[in-house]
Amino acid sequence: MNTTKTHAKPSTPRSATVPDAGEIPVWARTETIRRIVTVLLGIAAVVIALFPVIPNRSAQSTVIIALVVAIGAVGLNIITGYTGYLSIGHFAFIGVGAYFVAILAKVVPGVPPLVWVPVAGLVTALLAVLLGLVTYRSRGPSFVIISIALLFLMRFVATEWKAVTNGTSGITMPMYSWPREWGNWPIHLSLVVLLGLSLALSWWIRRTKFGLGLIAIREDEGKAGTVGVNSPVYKLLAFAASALLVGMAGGVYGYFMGFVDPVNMFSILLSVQLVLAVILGGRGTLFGPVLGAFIVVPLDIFANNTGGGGNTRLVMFGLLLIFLVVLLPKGMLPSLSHQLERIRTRGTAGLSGARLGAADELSVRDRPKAPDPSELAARLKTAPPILEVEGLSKSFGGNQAVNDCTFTVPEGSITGLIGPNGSGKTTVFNLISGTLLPDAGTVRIGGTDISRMASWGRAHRGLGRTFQSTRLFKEMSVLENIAAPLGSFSIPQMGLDAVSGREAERARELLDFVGLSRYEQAKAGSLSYGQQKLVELAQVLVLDPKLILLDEPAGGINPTLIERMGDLIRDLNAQGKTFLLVEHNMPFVLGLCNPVRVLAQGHVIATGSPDEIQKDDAVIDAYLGDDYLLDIDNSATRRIAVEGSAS
Ligand SMILES: Nc1ncnc2c1ncn2[C@@H]1O[C@H](COP(=O)(O)OP(=O)(O)OP(=O)(O)O)[C@@H](O)[C@H]1O
Repeated sequence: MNTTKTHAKPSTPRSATVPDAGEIPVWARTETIRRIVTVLLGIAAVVIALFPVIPNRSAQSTVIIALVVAIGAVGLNIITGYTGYLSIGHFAFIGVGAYFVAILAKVVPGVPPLVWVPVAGLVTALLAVLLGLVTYRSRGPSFVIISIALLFLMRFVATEWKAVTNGTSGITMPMYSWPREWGNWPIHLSLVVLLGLSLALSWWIRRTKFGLGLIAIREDEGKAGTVGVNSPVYKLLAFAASALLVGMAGGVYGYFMGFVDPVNMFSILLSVQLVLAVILGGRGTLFGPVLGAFIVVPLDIFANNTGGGGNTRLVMFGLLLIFLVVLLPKGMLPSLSHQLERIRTRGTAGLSGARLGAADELSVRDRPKAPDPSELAARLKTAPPILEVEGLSKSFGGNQAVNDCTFTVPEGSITGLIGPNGSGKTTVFNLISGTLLPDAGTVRIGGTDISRMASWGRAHRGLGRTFQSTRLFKEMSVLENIAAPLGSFSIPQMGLDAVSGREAERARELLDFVGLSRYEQAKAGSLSYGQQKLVELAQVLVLDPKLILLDEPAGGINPTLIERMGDLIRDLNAQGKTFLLVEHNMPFVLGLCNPVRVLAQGHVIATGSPDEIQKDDAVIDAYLGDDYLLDIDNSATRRIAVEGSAS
């Protein structure tokens, strides 16, 4: 498909002016902030790494526990911040790592316990994969409950499997295997290294296709499937990655504590600290969880030592949670960056005020010549079907939404699917794209039965779709949205850069094609509804699908954009794309589609060219109504009158 340079580059709209660099205070400029952050990070890294030079043992312990919680929070951030699954019982992985090292230290005496730390990480990651398999279908609150259940299950196993864990009496770790004067240095440095590795892993994930897939799952898991993201595998690997270094930190933590027992190693309060650290610092950010950990842990220890112990901690956690929900719902780092953004863009018009461009700017250059209608009709008559829907049925409880629905979409056509509200059009789309599975019937693409295939498998086979209400990944940039779809699945592919090389180039071409190049770095959620519809079209096109399902492409957008959407669809069709289109805007459908299928009560009641459909009694009766005939007659009469007066 050739989408390169088919559009004139739109000029910058008057209202979307970018502020002059001179108007932004020096301290708020991106380069200054970048420098300040680098210096602060450098200082923090040196202070944390060299902290044991301070002889105060209690301060050393606080930093060690903060490091453990920071590693736990960075791990938790992968599954909660990036993937959107809130794992409240994540401290269970610290406990498992600690127990694993303690048991091996007991079984294999003479080997320094820190040697077992990497193995503890691998075992914990394996456990996380098992948890991921168990929770395959759970989302939202049910996943939260399962994650808490894991913590209590682990505590139960540690208590009851006495032969291995010593029950409630716990396991005493051997003494430190290094000279006394080294103090906590080896523990401290091991944790610093593990925190560095955790941050490196988290950074790497965020900049790869793997990370972009996880964010897509967080934003809209159903939609992620339709753009080819194999969410079960992505989630399993995210679980494993989120537990690997946490388990290792647990091994070091257990050795530092000198004693592992079910209550302390599977503590719900410590688990809550991990969650608080992530939320306080900023979900989905790289350094937020570390910042959060270094605030929450000293506060917790302070409350424990100076206040009334457990109760004071509970009150403090409760108050902190309320403070976060009310004042900093996005956490410290995102709120800070939001404030800076406001300062940088003060006095400028937002995207909502930006005009898309005048009609002449939007016109398509070198537009492929539209085929002659009679030639097209003849071609479509002999075209093989790219999509075959046969006997498709789906009910929701007693509501038969789709009932023995059968139709085909000829290759190379723009086929319309119309019908009254609630006639089952969107449900048919969901059944074709795999968002829903049918009760009966088959869906074939290019002759292959895909009725039971997962939605990402269908996307890999060349099926793309848009949604009635746009479903972009709103927290991603526009460019990331277009680069997020995946045309295939492989493990090495997950490690590729999220947006780079040929793919980024192609995403930019498509943005240019829909005329929204200037918004490539804007968050998708900040675009207008109509602009989001165009971005969603570009997102579908990036996989170069054979068949594109468009659900109400003209719904809720202004007349200029409707015209533009029609032009884009015609251009793409002329370049070989096949469309199946649901739409209520009759002039739009009848001017664009041929053939048209009409659905009523989940069943196809008529099929034919736009002319045939408009005259079909069943269609007039079930959908168009007698008023529609009147409208046609009136417009025909008006046309005759106008033509008559002109002649
Ligand atoms: N997830 C669901 N659960 C229960 N009922 C549903 C579900 N999805 C659709 N329905 C029902 O199925 C029927 C068909 O709905 P559908 O959205 O497919 O119709 P439609 O033709 O796309 O309507 P519209 O033109 O208004 O978008 C409706 O009665 C609707 O209430």
